[in-house]
This record gives sequence, C-alpha cells and structure tokens, in this order.
Amino acid sequence: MSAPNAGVPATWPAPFVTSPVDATVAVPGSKSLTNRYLVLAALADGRSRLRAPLHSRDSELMVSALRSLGATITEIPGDGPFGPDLLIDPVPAAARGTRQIDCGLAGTVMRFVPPLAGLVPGTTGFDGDPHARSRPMSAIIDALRSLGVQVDDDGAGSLPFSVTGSGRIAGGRLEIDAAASSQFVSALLLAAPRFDKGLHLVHRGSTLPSPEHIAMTVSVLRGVGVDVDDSVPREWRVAPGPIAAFDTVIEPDLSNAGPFLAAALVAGGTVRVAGWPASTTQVGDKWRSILPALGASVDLAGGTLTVTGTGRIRGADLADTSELAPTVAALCALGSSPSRLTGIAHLRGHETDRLAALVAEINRLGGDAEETTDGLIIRPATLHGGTWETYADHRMATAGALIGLAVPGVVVRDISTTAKTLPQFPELWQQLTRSAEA
Ligand SMILES: O=C(O)C1=C[C@@H](OP(=O)(O)O)[C@@H](O)[C@H](O)C1
Ligand SMILES: C=C(OP(=O)(O)O)C(=O)O
Repeated sequence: MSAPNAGVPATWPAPFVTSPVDATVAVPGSKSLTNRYLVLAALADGRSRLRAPLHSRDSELMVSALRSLGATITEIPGDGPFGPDLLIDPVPAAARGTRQIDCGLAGTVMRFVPPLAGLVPGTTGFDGDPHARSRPMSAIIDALRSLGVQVDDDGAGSLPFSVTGSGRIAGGRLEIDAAASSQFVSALLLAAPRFDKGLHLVHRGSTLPSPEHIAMTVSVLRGVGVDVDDSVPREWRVAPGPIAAFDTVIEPDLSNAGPFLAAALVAGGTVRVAGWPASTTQVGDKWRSILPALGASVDLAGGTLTVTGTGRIRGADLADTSELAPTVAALCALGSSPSRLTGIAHLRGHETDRLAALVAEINRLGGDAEETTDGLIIRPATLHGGTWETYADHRMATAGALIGLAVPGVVVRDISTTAKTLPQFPELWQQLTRSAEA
C-alpha cells in the first residue's frame, strides 16, 4: 500500500489553543469490528459486505493477509465518507500453497490470522515491523501446536514464525494463558466454528485483560449464526458449524473518538461525535463514564455524544481502561489532583511498552508519572514544551497531541504513526483546533 500520511513531517508541532473548542467530529470505522468481520467473512459460507469499514494500515494489512490466504476482497463504492465498502468472497476450499504475511504492528493480524492459516493447506510465514517482534505471541503458537498444527519458530515466542496447515483442525478442549492479551482468546474463538469439533477454550492465567474485546468477539460470532456459550467465567464453548455470510455496517471507532472528546476537557468547550451507537460492544463506550470522572459533562442523544469541559481536569482512580489508557493518561497528566490507573499491566506488550513510554514522555515535559505493577500513578505538575516521542505507537502520538493542546511547544515525533488506525488524524485534529480560533 502507499505510505499512509505521506507528506506529514517527521516532527509535528502540536496545535496549542488558548480558547475553547466547539466542534463536531466524524471518526472512521472501528478497527476491532472491521478486522473481526474481515476474518469471519474469509471463513463464511458465501459473499459478505462490509459497509463503512475502516481503511487504515491495520485494516489494509488484514485485507492483504486474507487475500494471500485465498479470499477475494473487492472495493465497491459505499455511502461512508471515509472510503469504499468491501465485498469479501471467502477462502475457497481448494486454496493451497505457500505465502508470507506482513503483520505490520497489528495485533489483530498477528493473533487472528495464524489460526486461519492452520485451516488452509500449505505454509504461511508471519513477520512484522521491528516493534512487532517484541509483542507476545507464545499463547497462540502453543495453542496451535496443542491443536495439532505445525508451527516453526526460533523458540522466542514471538514473530517471525510459520504455520503449516493441513486444511483441518480437530479442535476440542484447549487451555491457554491469555494474561498477555485478550486477542489470544478472540483469535481462537473466531476460527473455532471451522474446527471439526468446535472449541472448548479455558483461560488459566492470573488475569484476563480487555474483557470488552472478548465480549465483542462473542457478539459478532453470534451475529453470524455461531453458537457460543460463555456462561462459565473464563471459558468459552464454540459449536462447529457454518459462518453465515453477512452484510453489516461498521460502527465508528469509539476508542479513536477519545482524543477528540478529551479535547473538550483540555481546552474547555464542546466536542460532539456523530454516529455514536445506542448500544455497542466497543470499549470506547466507556468514555461516557471515564470523561465525567475527570470533570466533563457528557450527554448521548440522537446518536450524538456531546462532551463539555471547562479546561479544568480533576484526577481520578480508573481501572481497566485497556486501549483507552494512553488518552486517559494524557488527561491525568494535565489534572489538578492525583490519578491512579490500574488493571493495565498488559499494556507493556502493546505497540510499545506503553507504561514505560507514558512515564518517560510525561516526565520529559516536566510531569510526575510513575509505573506501578499494573498501571500508573500520575500527580499534578506544571508541564512545559518539548519533543514527545511516540515509539511507533499511534496512541502515544494522539496522547502527545492532546497534551500539546494545553502546553505550548510540544512537538510530536512521527505523527504519521496514527495511520495504524486513523490516517486522517492530523487533518481532523487541525479542524478541531481551528474551531478554537474561530
Ligand atoms: O481484539 C481487539 O480488537 C483488541 C483487543 C485489545 O488487545 P489486548 O487485550 O492485547 O489489550 C486492544 O487493546 C486492542 O487494541 C484491540
Ligand atoms: C493495542 C492496540 O492495537 P493492536 O490491535 O495492534 O493490539 C491499540 O490499538 O491500542
């Protein structure tokens, strides 16, 4: 694919505002929903359509991965403002051969695609960006081996590795430790209807992160006619059977809506996000409770979420903020009282070690942040300008932009990393900040 955000400079002076914002923002489709539905469409019993899907580096990598496994994916004009719809014809039964898949830095690609590769005859190599090689993968590698699939790696429990599928996976009972990522559970559940005996998956680890993302997986599976029993905590039973072809509209990415909504707290003023679903499995719906805890008022009416802030942020104790944590941490760094974020130890295995990265960057600007065993403590401090490093992490980039809204002279390194899930970020952020000047 062409370089996302081509032309965006390597260092990006974050817009600083001195008056309240007043903006309505439309955000593109959910990464988590787009990539789940793409995987299910590749395994479905006929042609599926995704309306208003995300078009970003992570979704393009998923499209390429599924194409190389044999799915036919075609772009067709749609109604959404952010790009075409997708028609997907599943991987045909006769698909075979060898292929190499680039996972980039996409957790959904590196975790969701290997079980599919086990269902397709032939050898599939997996590798990704330099940072991808330090993301945890051993739970998937071990799970596939327990399921009888050949995996060849160098024993490090990470990319690169190859999966040699025979075309069938028997399935049955399987224990894994998904403490490092909920994506291990989602990956196995998504492919499980195509295992001969289905799957009885049991999580045996100490903690299970990002439960909302697992609930999303269960919900999308049920939506395409798959029988999933999740009545026993930390266990899932997926019945074998067909995955019904579907035609579905992808919701806007509520996690990516976060930095825009948070701008109302930082600058004061009002930000509205259109197309907010009345009910959703996205973890980003938690903004409706997180932002009020930090001092905003929030109203959901007529499909629009409206967030109003005063420019004054109070600290809070917030648990299990999952992929929302970098945005939350940026808000807390601007808070007038201490904050404690808990239940996010597994962020150490995200695009970068997010806990270390947030502490380093907040403190570089004069902040007072500290790592705990499972999160962060952030105390009030007066921040100053400087370079904000992003470590190839899109959510570090948007966190830097948010701090720069209130602190003059913040320069974000590599804003183009936002192309991972939101290529339009620099442009949408400029529009938002211009509303403060108007
Ligand atoms: O399944 C998904 O779509 C995701 C699950 C979560 O992963 P972790 O459980 O590794 O946090 C989340 O952080 C990631 O952004 C997307
Ligand atoms: C953790 C994230 O991504 P990934 O899907 O690559 O795990 C994220 O987007 O915050």
